[in-house]
Amino acid sequence: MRQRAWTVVVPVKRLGVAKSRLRGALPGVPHEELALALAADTVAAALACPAVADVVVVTDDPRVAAAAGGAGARAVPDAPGAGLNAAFRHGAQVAAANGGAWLAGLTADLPALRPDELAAALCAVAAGPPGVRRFVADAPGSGTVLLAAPPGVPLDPRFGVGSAAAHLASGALPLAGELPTLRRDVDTAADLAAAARLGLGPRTAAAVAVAAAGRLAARPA
Ligand SMILES: Nc1nc2c(ncn2[C@@H]2O[C@H](COP(=O)(O)OP(=O)(O)OP(=O)(O)O)[C@@H](O)[C@H]2O)c(=O)[nH]1
Ligand SMILES: C=C(OP(=O)(O)O)C(=O)O
Repeated sequence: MRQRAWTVVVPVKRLGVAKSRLRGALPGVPHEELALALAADTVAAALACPAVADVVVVTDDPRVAAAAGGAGARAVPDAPGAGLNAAFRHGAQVAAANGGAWLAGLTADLPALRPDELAAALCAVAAGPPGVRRFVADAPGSGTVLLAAPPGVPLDPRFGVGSAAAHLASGALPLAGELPTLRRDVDTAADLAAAARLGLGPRTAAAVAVAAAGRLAARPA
């Protein structure tokens, strides 16, 4: 296996409809800015991961596509427009067409993700049982943040509510290990606070700082 062998597929919804459970979490910060910051920090961590050769961002949002392309990822349209798993499958097809054999799907809501932790997870998959899909469950344990497939094995994504059980039932094996910044997906304001305790990427940290400055300025003297 080459050192930078993995292609990581990251689907991102249009910002206006993305991360709806987070709406209003940062007063004074437009919701789309927060959703963009989460995705940009996730993509930046994937690009900085020493095990990753390519990042494919599947999105119909022009701001996400521009940010991803500017950072060094390949942005492709959200084809066929049939939801998250279809977006993962499309990204996997694009990756395969570009020679990517080791494929991973990553959710775009991991603003604390550290590149070395992603590398540890991907290297553990490569060193583990051959020919098997592996997944990393989110911090609560019911969702999935990463699904990885070795060469010749279809990604076969089953993301959505209860996806950890769905991935397990489909034959994928869970990856053990602490991996706190990888498992920390952000769906709610409480998740964002938990991610902040781990250390946020620069775009999300800046958004949090804007909200904090606004709160301070609004306090009576
Ligand atoms: N390209 C694409 N990405 C999607 C789609 N649905 C979800 N995603 C992305 O998949 C990731 C995980 O999905 P969720 O955590 O459910 O995010 P979400 O749907 O934006 O959030 P909620 O509105 O709060 O459910 C997020 O980063 C989304 O942007 C889709 O139909 N197309
Ligand atoms: C899409 C998923 O994310 P969430 O649970 O964050 O909606 C998932 O866990 O498969």
